[in-house]
Amino acid sequence: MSVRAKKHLGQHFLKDENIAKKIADTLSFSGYEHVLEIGPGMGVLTKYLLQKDIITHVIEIDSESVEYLKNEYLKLADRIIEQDFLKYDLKQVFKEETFAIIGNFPYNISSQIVFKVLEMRNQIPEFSGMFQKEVAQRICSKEGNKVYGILSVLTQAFYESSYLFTVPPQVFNPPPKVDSGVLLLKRKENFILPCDETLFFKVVKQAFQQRRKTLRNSLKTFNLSDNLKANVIFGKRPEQLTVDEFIALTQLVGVDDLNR
Ligand SMILES: C[S@@+](CC[C@H](N)C(=O)[O-])C[C@H]1O[C@@H](n2cnc3c(N)ncnc32)[C@H](O)[C@@H]1O
Repeated sequence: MSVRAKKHLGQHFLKDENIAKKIADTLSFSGYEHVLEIGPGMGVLTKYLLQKDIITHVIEIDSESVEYLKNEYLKLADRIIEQDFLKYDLKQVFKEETFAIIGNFPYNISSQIVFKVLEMRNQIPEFSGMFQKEVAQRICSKEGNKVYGILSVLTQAFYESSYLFTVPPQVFNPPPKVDSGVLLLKRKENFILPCDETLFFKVVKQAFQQRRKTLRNSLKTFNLSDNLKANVIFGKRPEQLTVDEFIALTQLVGVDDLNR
């Protein structure tokens, strides 16, 4: 018995056991007791997680995959969450506990997965897995790079991000049209930003909405400080700013007009 791949769920099953093991080995499995795998499918990665000294949970939207997993991995049966990762409140399972996240992620929702991890960063010290190569590169890219954007800045503000390796299409069934890339995010020791964090998210998102414009133009709706340091930063375009400069920028803007 095997699961029929469904395109709308981004199902591309990994056939290569060595790569599955290599992905499972990217996490340190230390400093937390639980790991959550998103989208286990037929469990190619799950079986290596089950060999680790960690409590493995999986969340899978596809009932056919869930049936398969229940039959194949009896040890896992109580920790299969049949839900949409994006909609499910993970506090129901983890409460205030910390946990790592891993997966060969469905590409159609990969950015949303990262945003949800960022929202729950207090509980997620490590995150690793496979994305479409370009998305993995974007998350890890630095200022000045043409793919540097919202995902890069927000992720790197809280996590050390490393692009680990590239995976070619032919190791999947069915093969996707593009290469894949595996990355690792390790939460920074001090991940509390020295600025208003809600405002930081807003500033970064608004700055990149018009990436060709200077920040003075794209952040017009905010109450901008007027001093030398501010004027230097406001004269730049968002893709030129380091993560630390975005934090400094957030310290220099007031509440936006919409919130006054
Ligand atoms: C790229 S496949 C990977 C499957 C398996 N881990 C592997 O490596 O062969 C992505 C998996 O994510 C599941 N999935 C898609 N959308 C999901 C969602 N919103 N929540 C949870 N799982 C989802 C799919 O059903 C599929 O099993």
